[in-house]
Amino acid sequence: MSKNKAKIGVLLVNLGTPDSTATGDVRKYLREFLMDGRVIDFPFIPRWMLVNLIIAPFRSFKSAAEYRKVWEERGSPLMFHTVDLRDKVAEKLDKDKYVVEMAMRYQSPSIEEGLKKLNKANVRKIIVISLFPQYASATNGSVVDKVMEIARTWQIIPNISFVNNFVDHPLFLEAWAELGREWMAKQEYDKYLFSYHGLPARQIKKGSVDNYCQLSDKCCGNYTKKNQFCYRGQCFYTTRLIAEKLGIPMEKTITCFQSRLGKDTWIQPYTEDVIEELAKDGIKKVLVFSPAFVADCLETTVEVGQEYKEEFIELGGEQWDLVPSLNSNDTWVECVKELVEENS
Ligand SMILES: C=CC1=C(C)c2cc3[nH]c(cc4nc(cc5[nH]c(cc1n2)c(C)c5CCC(=O)O)C(CCC(=O)O)=C4C)c(C)c3C=C
Ligand SMILES: [Fe+2]
Ligand SMILES: [Fe+2]
Repeated sequence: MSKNKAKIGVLLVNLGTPDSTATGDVRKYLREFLMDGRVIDFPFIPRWMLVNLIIAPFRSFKSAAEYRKVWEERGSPLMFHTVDLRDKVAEKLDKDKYVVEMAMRYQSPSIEEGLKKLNKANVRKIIVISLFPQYASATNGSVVDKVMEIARTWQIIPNISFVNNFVDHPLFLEAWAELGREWMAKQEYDKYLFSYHGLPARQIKKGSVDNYCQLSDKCCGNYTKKNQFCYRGQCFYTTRLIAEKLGIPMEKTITCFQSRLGKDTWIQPYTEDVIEELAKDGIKKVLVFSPAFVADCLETTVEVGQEYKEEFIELGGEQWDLVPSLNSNDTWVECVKELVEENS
């Protein structure tokens, strides 16, 4: 590689988190996040009313209290794990060839700041990796949208490439399998639950080519070229691939969806309902994976690791173990390095 050739810029983008656990900061974060038309996909006026008159004013107190439960000395786990990931990936890549930055889709550091840094480094190409393994319009789609909104104001737009999803990247799967094996070496579980972030069902239907997706096991249960971008299909596929790596029979796995917001129908089965059914069926020991997230955050640590656990134990379950997220696990770092090199 010639040292005279301009470098390639890499932008790792995660969701975003409040600047602090103060209610005002949480409200500001929720407003920016939920006013994104790809997250709450309503027309502007009803979305503005829902977010600014209902969700942000009321939810910010509850959310701030939840954020206090995960906040550490280094701040929000989602933030510091993403910083650690960026540092480790930068360390692994050839420094003469790459410059690596991280950004958050909402709040800070913003995508605009990240892109500015890459521009200042005079990069010849930008590779954007949204740190969401399964494609959703609300996440990966929104990152593409934001990057293009900024880039279209530039005089010179370098080559920009986006990683759409990485559900079947062998190192992504291996990283989860490594973490799962640590728990499975200690004991046997009755069931293996894969709990993914939920989405309003209509968002899946909107993205379905020729109305293929009926949100049934028949379509989402088979990942084919017809539903290649179906979030629900990609989640079932992720479960299958991780289970295969770990030698878990499919009948011992359950794929479900958490974090429903509001009264609309979201993709199912809902994790809360599955927990009730497991308890009713006398299931005692459950190992839980949350592979829609690559860093521990509110959704994994509090929602799955604490709230769902309490619910399961209250209903008669005995053990509910949450596999920690990929964070800055070495195999995951290697996966991101490969994603960069494959797209260079
Ligand atoms: C309509 C609302 C929401 C959609 C759609 C949605 C999709 C979605 N989100 C993630 C990843 C994360 N979400 C996180 C927090 C979070 N998500 C929503 C709402 C929607 N998400 C809210 C209101 C919140 C804030 C917390 C709360 O008040 O409950 C996080 C955690 C951030 C952190 O700082 O810890 C992540 C990560 C995905 C992958 C996704 C679609 C597939
Ligand atoms: Fe979310
Ligand atoms: Fe489907």
